[in-house]
Amino acid sequence: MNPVKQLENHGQAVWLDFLARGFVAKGELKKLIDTDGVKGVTSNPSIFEKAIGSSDEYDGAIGNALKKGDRSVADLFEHVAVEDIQHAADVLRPVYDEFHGNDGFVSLEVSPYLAMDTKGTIAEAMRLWHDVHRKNLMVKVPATPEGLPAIEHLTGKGLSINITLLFSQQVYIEVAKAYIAGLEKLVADGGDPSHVASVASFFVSRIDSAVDKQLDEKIARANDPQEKERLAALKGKVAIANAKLAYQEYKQLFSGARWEKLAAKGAKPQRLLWASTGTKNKDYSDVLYVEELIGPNTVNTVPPATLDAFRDHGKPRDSLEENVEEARQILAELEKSGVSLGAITEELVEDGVKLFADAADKLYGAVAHKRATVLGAAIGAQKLALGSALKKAVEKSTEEWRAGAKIRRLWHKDKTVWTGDDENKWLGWLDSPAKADIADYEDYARRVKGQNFSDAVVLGMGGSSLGPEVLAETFPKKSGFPKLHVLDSTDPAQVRAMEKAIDLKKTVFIVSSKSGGTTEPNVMKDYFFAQVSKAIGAEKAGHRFIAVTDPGSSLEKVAKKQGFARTFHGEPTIGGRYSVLSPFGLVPAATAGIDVKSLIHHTLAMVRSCGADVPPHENPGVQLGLAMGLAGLEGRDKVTIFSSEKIADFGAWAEQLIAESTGKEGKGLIPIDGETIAEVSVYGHDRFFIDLRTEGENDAGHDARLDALEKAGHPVVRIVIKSIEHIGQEFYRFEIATAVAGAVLGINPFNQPDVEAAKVKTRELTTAFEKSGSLPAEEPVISTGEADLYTDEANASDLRKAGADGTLESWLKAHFSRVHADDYVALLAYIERNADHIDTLEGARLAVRDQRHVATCAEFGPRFLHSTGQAYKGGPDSGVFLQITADDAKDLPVPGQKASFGIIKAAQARGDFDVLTERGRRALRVHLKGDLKAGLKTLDHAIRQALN
Ligand SMILES: O=P(O)(O)OC[C@H]1O[C@](O)(CO)[C@@H](O)[C@@H]1O
Ligand SMILES: O=C[C@H](O)[C@H](O)COP(=O)(O)O
Repeated sequence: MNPVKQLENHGQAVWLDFLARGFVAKGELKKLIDTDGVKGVTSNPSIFEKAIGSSDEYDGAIGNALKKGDRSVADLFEHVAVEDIQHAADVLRPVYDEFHGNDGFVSLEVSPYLAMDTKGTIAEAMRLWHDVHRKNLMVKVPATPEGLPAIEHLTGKGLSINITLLFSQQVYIEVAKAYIAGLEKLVADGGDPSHVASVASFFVSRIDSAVDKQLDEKIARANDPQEKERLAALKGKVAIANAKLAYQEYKQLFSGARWEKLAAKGAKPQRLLWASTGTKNKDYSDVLYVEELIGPNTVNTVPPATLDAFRDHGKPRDSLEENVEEARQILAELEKSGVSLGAITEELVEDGVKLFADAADKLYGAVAHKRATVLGAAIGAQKLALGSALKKAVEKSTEEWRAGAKIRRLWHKDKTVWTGDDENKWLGWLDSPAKADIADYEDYARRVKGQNFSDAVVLGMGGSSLGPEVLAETFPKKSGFPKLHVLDSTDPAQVRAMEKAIDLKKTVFIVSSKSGGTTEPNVMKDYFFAQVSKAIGAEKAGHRFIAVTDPGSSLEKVAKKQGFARTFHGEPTIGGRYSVLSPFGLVPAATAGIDVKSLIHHTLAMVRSCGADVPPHENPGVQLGLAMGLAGLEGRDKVTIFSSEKIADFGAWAEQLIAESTGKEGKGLIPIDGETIAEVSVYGHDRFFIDLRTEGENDAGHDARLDALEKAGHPVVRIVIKSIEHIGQEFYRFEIATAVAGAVLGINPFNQPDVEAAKVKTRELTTAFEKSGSLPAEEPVISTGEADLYTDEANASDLRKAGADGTLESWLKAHFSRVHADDYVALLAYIERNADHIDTLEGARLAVRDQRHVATCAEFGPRFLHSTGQAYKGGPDSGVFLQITADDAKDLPVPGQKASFGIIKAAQARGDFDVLTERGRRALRVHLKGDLKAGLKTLDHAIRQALN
């Protein structure tokens, strides 16, 4: 008779430690049931990894699952795993019936990531039980300290549990007691224990591997040949001895009054199941862990090779209760030799969790890859060309992130991923897209449409304006909806220009401020509220205003008082620059008729791609973040963004995210947005390039330059978005990447400590103005016909030493002479941000770049204060700043206060400048006098001269 089948006669059930889709589908499991009397199947993360991860057998199933809609990687895995388990369970169902629920089980393990999480294990086990929906399912739960209460709880709920990763007799006793306690609870709750089965998977071969290793080390060190022999005699014996003694415990545990009471109600003893019974050491018999552990009421789950071997040459006998005394002696001898089985078994549990987690990482990585392949262009493609050194650093860090479970910890809001400060309180953006109330946005959009608005203006700064600006610039105007504008300035000319561009009587204003306390949106609101009141009557003005603000803010109160049409609440655990996929971006989107449902739908694909369940090597957000962060550490800290025409404004949003998040404590990344691409020769070795475009936006000249940069050894990331409708994916990818880069740089990416300093200075100045009617006097270092120049003593003295004298040009020349390799030059202009001025600034910055071969920034104040301003003051001391202010041709009063827009802007510029100089930054301010157009021309000319 087939030796495997004979095990039945010894009271032992053989289960198969293997599962794969084709194996079940082709009838091979059925064949083993028929020929070998196989009575069950066990799976684990390694088994699924081999089945799914290392073959294309599941590609079709994954493709089919995705046809019904995108899913997370964990969901996708679970979906195919559940199908496999169901198929196997159905094949084994006749066995289950024949043996009255004592056999015929298929085991599915809860995620190894939850091994230290009781609640998570319980929730997942319940879900799997529900999803598989088969009586002959056993859910595998590890015998960790956190697993034990889950075992009791789940048994109490009537689930059949297979306890895995069990190595020690002591823990086994606890496991058996947890099962018994669980059954008692079930009975107390009126449940029927006869439907519950359980096995305690006692691992065998892994113990020998670990013990033998320590014995070998001792043998090598021992001098006495007898000692060597004594130690050698223990090799390959300990695992079996340990298991035999566990069986003796089993007999005790499942007898006696307490147990009999349950047995009388139909409860089944929890059988010991010998697991890990494939021989690992080639010197040992390939059927060792079957032959030596045969006894009644036990199970042995064997891998296919062991099953084949036993069928071929196994010799069944009642071995389990042979030489029990000898087993005790073996363990005593082992202790005497100084090898602690207790310590080894403890370590094996930890290693076991880690091994299964490693397998799950590989498995999830493979599923993530298959998902990305099926979805194709529906997820923005990302290609990293990093050069060999950075590539290696990223690979190393990727492995550290994987082994340290950092992406899962990030998603679980573990602040120790960063500095352990308060990062956990600022991660609401992770799930803000998933939480978006689409129905409400759609309802709101319908209402907006009904009102025949011509324009919608967002009044906000930084995180409250830049996201909406990207949407306004990227999406064409939707018919029936107002045209979306963004105003983020205190420049009187710019405020006026906005007023001119809209039809006041037909405009809806969105006042956006998380804190509600930011100066600019408040004064902009005061101004436009007064203008609208004039235009349509004070009592109706409120109807034209909407507030987006965090709950309880001062803005919310004002909105209520002034009768705003609606207040949308932001989420207080989201900082401004991470808020675009929350009401701060979505309300303006809905107002402009942008399809929020589709925007979020596409975004969620990226959320899934960057999920906790997508290991770092397949996770696009993590990969980009690691590359950015590590490049920064290597001195490539100028993140240079090229955005194609259709998404040209994306960089303005990314700038704030990157600069305000990372630029602090003297560290950080300096985003460079808006520089056109140039020849390799103009770039230093401090660049990290990101090229972003939508599909089909190809430009041969641009691409040739980009390729040349890559060839020259610059890191280049290429991102191709399917269409503008997919822009949300990039917001999300960059948010994850920035959070990851922040972790690499060792800073808190969610605070902005240095922005506050400039606000304090500005407040001091405006308070002084309110009191005295003028800003405190200031003394220029020189005054020419066209401009006054200002700076602090230290800068002035340095500049004079460098040749600054009586002309604007000489000061500029001296200032630029302080620019060295790897520095950046930032032009910070507190003037109207219009096409002409943008052109002038761009021209000047490119001249600086091309002459000095340094990175350049061209920014408008006060908007950059709420964006890159943080990094300029708090980031690395590599910036050389040229602040540009000018006389306002025509100021504009702010209703209800003394300080006009012009005064506020001037105070902001001075506050900003004071902080820069206080921090010892290289800064010079040019104040243009008289006509701005002429002044800018003069300045532009002087800059070019100074560079020569
Ligand atoms: O939405 P709020 O609170 O008005 O803040 C606007 C912007 O100001 C900052 O706090 C910087 O001052 C940014 O982080 C933020 O996006
Ligand atoms: O339930 C089965 C166990 O997961 C399996 O037997 C472990 O075996 P291994 O030690 O060969 O990985």
